[in-house]
Amino acid sequence: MLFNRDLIIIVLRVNKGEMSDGKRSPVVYIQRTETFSACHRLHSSALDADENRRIFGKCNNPNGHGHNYRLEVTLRGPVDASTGMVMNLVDLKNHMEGAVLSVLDHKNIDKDVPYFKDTVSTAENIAIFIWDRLEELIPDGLLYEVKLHETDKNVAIYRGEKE
Ligand SMILES: Nc1nc2c(c(=O)[nH]1)N=C([C@H](O)[C@H](O)COP(=O)(O)OP(=O)(O)OP(=O)(O)O)CN2
Ligand SMILES: [Zn+2]
Repeated sequence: MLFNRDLIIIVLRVNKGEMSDGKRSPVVYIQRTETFSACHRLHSSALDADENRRIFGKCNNPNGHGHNYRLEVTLRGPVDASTGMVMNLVDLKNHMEGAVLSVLDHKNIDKDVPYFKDTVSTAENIAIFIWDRLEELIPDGLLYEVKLHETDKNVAIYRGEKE
């Protein structure tokens, strides 16, 4: 016996990813890249001075240091049959500028961004910060990946996963 709740779930499953003629929509990944410059210091208020020096080494230097960060944001979703888009990349650009670049570019991350007052400004934590801000603005679960290059050699990738 089917209850109303079961029927709703079945309808959602049939319709998701389906075009009006019953064919399934192709799923495409789209990406926008931006760069920003910022300085920071790796320091944890949960650790004492010796532990901070031992763990973070030269990156714990009180004078801080800077990076030219490269940010790649990827969306994943069905291509709308009428617009030909997963989402307008101009909208993604505006979201990245408004929610990320205006907050981080040419800033001292630890001092200028309240989120990092007690959160270590590693590439991992900056990627999570960026994800959380963009997720509020990007509709329908389209946000797929935030990839933050701290240097040419060091990269953090976040897909919103938790464990
Ligand atoms: N897991 C993480 N480890 C480190 C991070 C980080 O964000 N996550 N960050 C740093 C520092 O910020 C530092 O800027 C990078 O250190 P390093 O790789 O030593 O950078 P260099 O440019 O000096 O690297 P070279 O290979 O010597 O050119 C450290 N760890
Ligand atoms: Zn650094």
